Amino acid sequence: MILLDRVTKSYTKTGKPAINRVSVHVKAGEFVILVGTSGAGKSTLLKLLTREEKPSSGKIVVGGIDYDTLKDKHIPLLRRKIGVVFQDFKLLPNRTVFENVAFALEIAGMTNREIKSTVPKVIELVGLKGKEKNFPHQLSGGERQRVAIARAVVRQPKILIADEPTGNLDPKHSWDIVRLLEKINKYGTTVLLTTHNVDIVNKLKRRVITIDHGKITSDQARGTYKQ
Ligand SMILES: Nc1ncnc2c1ncn2[C@@H]1O[C@H](COP(=O)(O)OP(=O)(O)OP(=O)(O)O)[C@@H](O)[C@H]1O
Repeated sequence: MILLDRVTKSYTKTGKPAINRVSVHVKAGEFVILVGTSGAGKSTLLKLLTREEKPSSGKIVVGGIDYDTLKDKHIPLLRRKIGVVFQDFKLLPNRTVFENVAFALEIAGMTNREIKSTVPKVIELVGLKGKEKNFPHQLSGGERQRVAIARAVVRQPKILIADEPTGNLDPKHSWDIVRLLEKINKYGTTVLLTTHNVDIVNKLKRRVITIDHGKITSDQARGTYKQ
């Protein structure tokens, strides 16, 4: 599903690369946690996958798409395969829960009819039934992150990237979000999670990839994390 072969990303010509000859393979349906100290290169790695950044060298293939031959006009097609959620939710403040989720479908050119049948199902999946008409400021942090997740998965991506999704949440809401990611993974979506939360990493017992100074320093099935 995700293949990186000796990928290097340097933001500057002289400085150390943010990602340095990283090779990794993630199979379809895996749940992978990326850990590493601040500045280790996790976000850069994720940005290479979403094509926000281009590698300086090396090969990237995601869902059968080889980035070497990927034309700019096909990037929307790639982004359809990858849903993304962030620490700060990035919701539209003047739109309701329903509208925030629907927006992802509107820009994809779906009809109103399709939107009306699809959005409620996803809102139910993330546990927000009854909150459709709330605006983001009328929700808790955990609920806002659920909206962001609903929006990320409404087009049924093959991969869900969650970049520090619990960074702004208390432990209870953090675990609710992690359980929701596990549920989405169970339905078949490959999940890539970055987190600094030791408790979450150590209790989940999933594959853990550690990045340090742009390199993978460990890759363990049922891994653990010490900060
Ligand atoms: N747009 C950019 N231009 C120049 N340097 C950058 C840019 N983005 C990141 N870097 C540098 O690349 C390195 C890796 O940063 P990155 O954001 O990938 O780390 P991270 O592991 O995600 O950190 P955090 O846990 O704090 O989010 C850092 O040294 C950072 O300063």
